[in-house]
Amino acid sequence: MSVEELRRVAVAGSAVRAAEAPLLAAGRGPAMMRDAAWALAEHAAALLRARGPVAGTTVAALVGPGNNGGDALFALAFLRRRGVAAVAVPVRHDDDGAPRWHAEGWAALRAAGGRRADAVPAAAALVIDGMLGTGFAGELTLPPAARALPRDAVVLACDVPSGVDADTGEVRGEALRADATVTFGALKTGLLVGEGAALAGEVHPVDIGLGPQLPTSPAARLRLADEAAVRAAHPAPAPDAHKYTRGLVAVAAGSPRYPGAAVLSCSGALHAGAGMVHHAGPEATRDRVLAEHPEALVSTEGPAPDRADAWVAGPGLDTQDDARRRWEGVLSALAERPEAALVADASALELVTAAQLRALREAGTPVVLTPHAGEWARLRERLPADGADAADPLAALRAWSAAHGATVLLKGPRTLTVQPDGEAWLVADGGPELAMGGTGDVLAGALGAVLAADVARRSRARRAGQAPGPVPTAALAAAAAWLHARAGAEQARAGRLTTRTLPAALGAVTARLWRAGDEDGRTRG
Ligand SMILES: NC(=O)C1=CN([C@@H]2O[C@H](COP(=O)(O)OP(=O)(O)OC[C@H]3O[C@@H](n4cnc5c(N)ncnc54)[C@H](OP(=O)(O)O)[C@@H]3O)[C@@H](O)[C@H]2O)[C@@H](O)CC1
Ligand SMILES: Nc1ncnc2c1ncn2[C@@H]1O[C@H](COP(=O)(O)OP(=O)(O)O)[C@@H](O)[C@H]1O
Repeated sequence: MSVEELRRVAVAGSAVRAAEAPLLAAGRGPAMMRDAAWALAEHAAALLRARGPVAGTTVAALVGPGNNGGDALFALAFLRRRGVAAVAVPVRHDDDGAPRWHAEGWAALRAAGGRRADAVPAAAALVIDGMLGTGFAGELTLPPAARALPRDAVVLACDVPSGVDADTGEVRGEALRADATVTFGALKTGLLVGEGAALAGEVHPVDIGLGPQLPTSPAARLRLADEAAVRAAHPAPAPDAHKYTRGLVAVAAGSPRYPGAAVLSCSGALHAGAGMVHHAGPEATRDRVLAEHPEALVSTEGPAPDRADAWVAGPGLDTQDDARRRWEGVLSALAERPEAALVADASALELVTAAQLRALREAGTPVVLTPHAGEWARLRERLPADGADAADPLAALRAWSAAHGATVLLKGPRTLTVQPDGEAWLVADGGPELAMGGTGDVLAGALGAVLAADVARRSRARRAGQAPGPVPTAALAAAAAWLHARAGAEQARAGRLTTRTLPAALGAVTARLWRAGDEDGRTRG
């Protein structure tokens, strides 16, 4: 894994331990610990510097019995040499009361002029949590010293906040919340998902030379969406593009009861760059869509079945009324053009059956289901899969996606996308400004646009006798979620807070993505 990848790819804590094993056997352990401790000390110093001079401050570390504590002790020794008063607080003791901790680490700290205490001094400006790292097993009960930290002290976790499972993000028992975490070898999944994500603060990965040893299979990695990845998944239109080569999105959304969903989904698709949008729905919603988007096509059944590159089905359908008929209409259209993609959102998540998903998989139709947490729980109950009830959110998504052959985009403060072969992406750019009714409808439309552009690009390449470069569906879904998340931030910055204005912000973010790509001279789709 390159140093750049280190920032964009996470693996399980257990995978990092496995990667370390051959290096430890080769005697590289002390050198790796020194590198880890040096980086930890540097980050601690940077956090202190942000508040004032480093020399003269007090830094304490809560020190556990393993190598995590060893890292913390060596880091304190480095800080001591920068004029910091360094205090080690052991949290485990032998029967005779002697601290159980890394002997060489303590010797290094003592030699540097550090001291030991039973509690974190009130003067400590920063506390390093070196109690437990990837060796955490069972449950944690926080020791008394971890319960009595100075109110204003910054907490910096060494590798992983103690109590957090570095594989899954699960907290077993208690955990210590960190303001920042310096993590070694690779980003760990448990710092990015589940409770771990909320407890780790800002996460800084540090290279300690494990790159070649880390797993490369997509199913063992979690990729973080960033601008470059999004541009690769959703490139600017080619100079000779026409409306159909940019992708036609058909939208089966909205009903007389929920007409706004049709408008928001169509807006999401248009602002994320669709060449054409065709709204398939009743007159009441058609009129609203046309009022907002005169460029949209409208009809009851949607475009001719061979025209749509992606279908967006579900937002605002009225399950009391004709939702099932419209859903089945979408599936019939897809049966005639199986290479078109399907976004199943909202009501479609309540209607879709295992047999339908199987048929779509056999036909080769890319399918993305877009549940929020509540819909995800219901989906798993209605369409079970072995392993899909795991506490580990990523493992549950992988198990379900593999069993049902569909990509899942799980919405929330952090959005995960997972496809059947286990490839998984995380979008961590969203903020609570998106927690408003209707923002999911905009996302469904945007996802339709990104998938349609990819389908259209691949059809075109095939017609030209070229092999279309495959973009994983999970990467396409993450691209849409990233644009949507950035749009939320953009409009919050602009002081606009309603869902109605979100599509325009999405358009601005998409345009900027493509313009920056042009300036780099790197993109042409
Ligand atoms: N390997 C390397 O070269 C490098 C590793 N690095 C660093 O090492 C860290 C991993 O170190 P590690 O393997 O020593 O495990 P670690 O997390 O310190 O704790 C293990 C000890 O804690 C205890 N314990 C466990 N569960 C507990 C519980 N629930 N409640 C209470 N106690 C519990 C248990 O002790 P026991 O109870 O068995 O006596 C166990 O022995 C890693 O995160 C990184 O920081 C870096 O320096 C880079 C180089
Ligand atoms: N706290 C949050 N931080 C970031 N994004 C959020 C947060 N809460 C919700 N979102 C995002 O807002 C959108 C809400 O979608 P959804 O629940 O389907 O709403 P609706 O059905 O009303 O359209 C999703 O994209 C989700 O990821």
